[in-house]
Amino acid sequence: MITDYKPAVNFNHINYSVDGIHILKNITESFPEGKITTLVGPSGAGKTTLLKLCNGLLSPDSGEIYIKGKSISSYEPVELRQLVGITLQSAPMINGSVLKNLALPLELQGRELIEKDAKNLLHDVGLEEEFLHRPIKDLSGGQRQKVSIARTLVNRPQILLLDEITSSLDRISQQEIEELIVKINQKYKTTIIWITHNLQQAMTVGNYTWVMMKGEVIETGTSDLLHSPVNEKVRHFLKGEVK
Ligand SMILES: Nc1ncnc2c1ncn2[C@@H]1O[C@H](COP(=O)(O)OP(=O)(O)OP(=O)(O)O)[C@@H](O)[C@H]1O
Repeated sequence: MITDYKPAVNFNHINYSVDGIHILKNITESFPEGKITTLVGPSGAGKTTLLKLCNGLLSPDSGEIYIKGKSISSYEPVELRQLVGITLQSAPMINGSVLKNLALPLELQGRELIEKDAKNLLHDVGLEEEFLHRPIKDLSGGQRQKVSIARTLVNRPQILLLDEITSSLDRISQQEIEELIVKINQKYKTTIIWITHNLQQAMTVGNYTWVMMKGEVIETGTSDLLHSPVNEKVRHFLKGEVK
């Protein structure tokens, strides 16, 4: 169990099921504040489900989730969405310019994105200001993913959830995204929770890691555990014997 740090997200005996299938089983763990924690594990382990519980997209059947010490159910939906941002592998974009896409989260809240702030967001993700007025359809996969991250940053979330954000990108774009997430974590002290199938990436970018299998958190600790896990099932998984 990770206990050295103040928790940003705390799960207390969380269970979640769909149609009688027990997907998350009695999860009691914390994501440390201001750190990068990666979630690794075989396909179907429950990683995405766990992430969706952190921003209220799903609710547990039983147990309690605390975000920054407060029960998740005590947050207003808008407040929670601002506090906890999520970026997906292929986030949907609307037709039109980068600016139009960046402005979307605020427009949905009846607010406006001023151009100076939009330029700052582009700067945070390593894109030149000139990208602001480019049509989204003309962007490369890596550039599009950077815009998607910038759009999540519009609300300046204190907790950022990332689901497989580099899996469809080439090596260079993948590395750029890794660097920019680490930079965001350091600059804004954002808590990052990052699902990845890339174990090398988990070791490089993460301070901590959770290994999940069949709805359970099997082993947690600093990312070094991926070099020398204690649990035998985790050793099999890391050797590629469990997909
Ligand atoms: N709405 C749903 N209805 C039925 N089954 C679901 C639903 N959502 C998730 N599951 C099942 O729950 C299990 C966990 O899914 P989840 O997507 O959380 O796993 P994951 O670890 O993120 O997998 P992957 O690495 O492949 O994305 C899977 O067996 C999945 O089929």
